[in-house]
Amino acid sequence: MTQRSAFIAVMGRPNVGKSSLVNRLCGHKVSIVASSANTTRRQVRGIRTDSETQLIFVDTPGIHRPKTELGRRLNLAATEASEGVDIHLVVIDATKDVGPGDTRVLEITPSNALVVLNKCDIASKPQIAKQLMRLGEFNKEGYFPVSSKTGYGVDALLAELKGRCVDPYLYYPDEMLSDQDELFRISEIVREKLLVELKDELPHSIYCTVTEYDPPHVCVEIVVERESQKPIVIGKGGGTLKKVGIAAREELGGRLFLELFVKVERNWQRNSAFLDGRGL
Ligand SMILES: Nc1nc2c(ncn2[C@@H]2O[C@H](COP(=O)(O)OP(=O)(O)OP(=O)(O)O)[C@@H](O)[C@H]2O)c(=O)[nH]1
Repeated sequence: MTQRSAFIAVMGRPNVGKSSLVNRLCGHKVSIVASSANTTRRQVRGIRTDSETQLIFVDTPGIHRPKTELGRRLNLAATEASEGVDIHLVVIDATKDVGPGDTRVLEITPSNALVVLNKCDIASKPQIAKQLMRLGEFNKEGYFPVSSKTGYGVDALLAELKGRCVDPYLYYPDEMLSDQDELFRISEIVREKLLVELKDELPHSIYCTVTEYDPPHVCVEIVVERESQKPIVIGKGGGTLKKVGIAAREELGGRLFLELFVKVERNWQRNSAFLDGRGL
C-alpha cells in the first residue's frame, strides 16, 4: 500500500496546549511544555509514521500581541509555519472564553481548518458545549473536543488527519520522530527543567544554548536579561542549577554530563543582533 503524508500546522494563542497536543498526537515528546505562555520559540516538527500515513506536525509559537522584538519574531515564525501546509489545526483552550487572540488565529486560517478544543479534562460539559457553539460561528470544517493530557478525543482527531493525507510522497524516513537536532533538544530540555524549577518565574528572560558538545561532556549556557536574575537561576548554594542539571540529565538518558553556566545579556529579547545570531 502506498503511504501518504500531510504537513499539519498546529496554531493558537500562547498556552492553549499546542505543544502538549503535538506530543500526544506523535505519541512521544517533541516539544517542551510549560505552564507559562510563549514557551515554544521555533517551529518544531514532530513526525508520526505508520504503514499507511506520515503525519508531519509543525508546532508553532503562540500568536499574541508582541511587546518585544522576540515576540514580534515569534508571531512571524508562527504565520510563516502555517504557509504551504496541507492542514491547519487551531487549538483553543476549553476553559477560557474565546478571546481576541483566538479570533485572530481563526480569522487567519483557512475555512478547511480543524478546530481542536483542548483541556476538556478540566472543562465542564456546559462550558464545552458553549465553546463549541461559539466556535461554530467561524464555520470551520471540523471540531474536535480533546484532552492532550488524558488522550480523550485524540483518536478521532488522528483518524480525521489520516483520512486527509493525500500527498503520495514521504518526507522523512520511517524511524525519524522529529526534525530537531540533538543540540537544540538538549538546550530545550534544560530550559524546560529551569522553567519548572523556577515555577515560571522568569520564563521569557531565559535563553539556553549548547556552547560545547563533546559527549559525554556538554556545556549549556543559560542567558538571562539582568544581573539581578542571575542569583535566581543559580539558586541558594547553586541548588537550582544542580536540580536542573540532574533532571535534564535524567531525561537525556543519563548518558551526558551537563555543565551549566549563567550569563547576562542585557535585554536580549529586544536585541535584534542577539536574536539574529541565534536564529530567533
Ligand atoms: N489539564 C490540561 N492541561 C493541559 C492540557 N494541554 C496542555 N495543558 C497544560 O497547559 C500548559 C501549556 O501547555 P503547552 O503545551 O506548553 O502550550 P502551548 O500552546 O504549546 O504554549 P506556548 O508554547 O506558550 O504557545 C501546560 O501547563 C500544560 O501542561 C490538557 O489537555 N489538559
